[in-house]
Amino acid sequence: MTGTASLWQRYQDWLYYHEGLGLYLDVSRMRFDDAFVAQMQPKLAKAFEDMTALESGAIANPDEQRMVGHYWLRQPDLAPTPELRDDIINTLDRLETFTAAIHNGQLTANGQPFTDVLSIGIGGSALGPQFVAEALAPNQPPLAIHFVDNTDPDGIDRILSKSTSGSPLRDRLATTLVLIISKSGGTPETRNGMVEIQAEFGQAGLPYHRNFVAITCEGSALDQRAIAEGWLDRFPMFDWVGGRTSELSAVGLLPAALQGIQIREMLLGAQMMDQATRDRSLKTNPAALLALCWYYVGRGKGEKDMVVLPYKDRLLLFSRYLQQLVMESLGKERDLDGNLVYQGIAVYGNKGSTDQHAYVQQLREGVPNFFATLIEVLEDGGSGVVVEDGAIESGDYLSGLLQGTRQALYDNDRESITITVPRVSERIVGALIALYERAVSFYASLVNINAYHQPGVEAGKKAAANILTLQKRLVSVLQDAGEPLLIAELATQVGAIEQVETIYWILRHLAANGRGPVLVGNPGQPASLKVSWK
Ligand SMILES: O=P(O)(O)OC[C@H]1O[C@](O)(CO)[C@@H](O)[C@@H]1O
Repeated sequence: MTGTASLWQRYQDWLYYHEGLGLYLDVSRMRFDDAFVAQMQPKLAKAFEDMTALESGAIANPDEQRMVGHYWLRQPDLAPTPELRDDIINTLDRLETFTAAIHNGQLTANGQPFTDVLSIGIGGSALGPQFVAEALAPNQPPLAIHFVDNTDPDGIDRILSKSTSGSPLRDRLATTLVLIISKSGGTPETRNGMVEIQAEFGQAGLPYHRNFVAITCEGSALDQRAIAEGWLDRFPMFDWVGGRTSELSAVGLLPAALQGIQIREMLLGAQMMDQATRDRSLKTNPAALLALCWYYVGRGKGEKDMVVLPYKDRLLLFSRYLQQLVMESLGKERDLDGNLVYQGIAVYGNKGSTDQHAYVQQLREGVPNFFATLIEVLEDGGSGVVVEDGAIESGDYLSGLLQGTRQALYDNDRESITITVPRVSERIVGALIALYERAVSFYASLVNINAYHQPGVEAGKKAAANILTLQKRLVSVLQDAGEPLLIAELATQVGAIEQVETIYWILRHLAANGRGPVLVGNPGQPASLKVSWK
């Protein structure tokens, strides 16, 4: 067979097609061979076993002694107890009733219909809702959505000040429904966003309680606050759903429903994909195929980065969403037996063909440290304008550029996976989320790690908390100092000379914002600077 003929054959031999979803997965441009597939059989068999145990309620997150139940969200009858099943069903019903009451004007903001949603959350409490809004929000949604996903005061101010719907959001606060989303209910960035927005309501002379809704674990600090202050409503985040797999819980479904997105269709798409990815045969299980490809290409050690390139603007945020799902799940220092393994797969990408004019040059010719995942959407949308030669449309270019990149990469020994979907619909988005959730679960099993905890994130959080405690202490010492001090002298007085550099960074930041400290001297030689209180 010629090279072309054998590739065409390989394409067909390995092509996965999901009939109900119209979704194709092509792994033919990954160069694994039959020997590799045979060698992986025991690991794959274990991954299938692990998945069955996980779905039936085993403690799949041993560190936190938690069940991992995001698969039950779209098929509640699989939940291990009737109580959990009822929690899922009741939450979904309540969420739909709440949304309908907002949409039909039964629930109003002081007599006026709600116009906007402001969603405050970070990480898994933001990335899914943002991805889904970008992919699926109708052009004229019943409520327009905005996101605060950081503790950046300038960022928050821009969201409030930018003109949307003819006026800044700040002028529509009275009719803005504010969702505070935090599984733990204690994430500082989210708390700060909430306090900033409460302050905005205060400045506008508006009570906020009847505009605020909490989505959090029952009993969290946020939940208690919502109860004590009589917020408009509260929806539960379940202990057994991780932040990065929470898009199909109230975290993602409430914001989506408020925008008029068909959430039952998203759930159905996920359920259909879950069903397909329970199949125990590699060739007919798209998540197992993905996980196997990731293992093959990175030699089970994440040696190659995953570049995600959807050729469709609506899917722009998919790679960002996957970044957390994959990297927070798989980026682990130790395996389940305690061995040092430094696992992970780096994920990046935006969209094609746009990225072809940015970094595809390096992909094609530079360091071969990646594999690409191309996503093709068959239906073009738009209005079918002919742009060239009486027959070529913009969508033909998009398709041609995807194929061209796939081919050019392969010709230069760069591997790729291609997912093809008919359109970007609720069902397909649900299915894509479920596909990657399961692929991550399988891969974690193949490399023997806990995909459901994130111990590494805690170190940065603790260090930040220490810095803010130090800031409070040093401000009080500086206020009482009475004379300009060298930074080292101030650090000594605070009793933290070993943290002199941290103290300098805090002072520089406070000085830049006119918050009290004044630094005099040569900024290029920090040790010579004298600091006083203004
Ligand atoms: O929903 P929460 O508890 O505010 O957490 C937000 C995010 O923070 C993390 O815990 C990481 O710090 C993520 O896993 C999570 O999605």
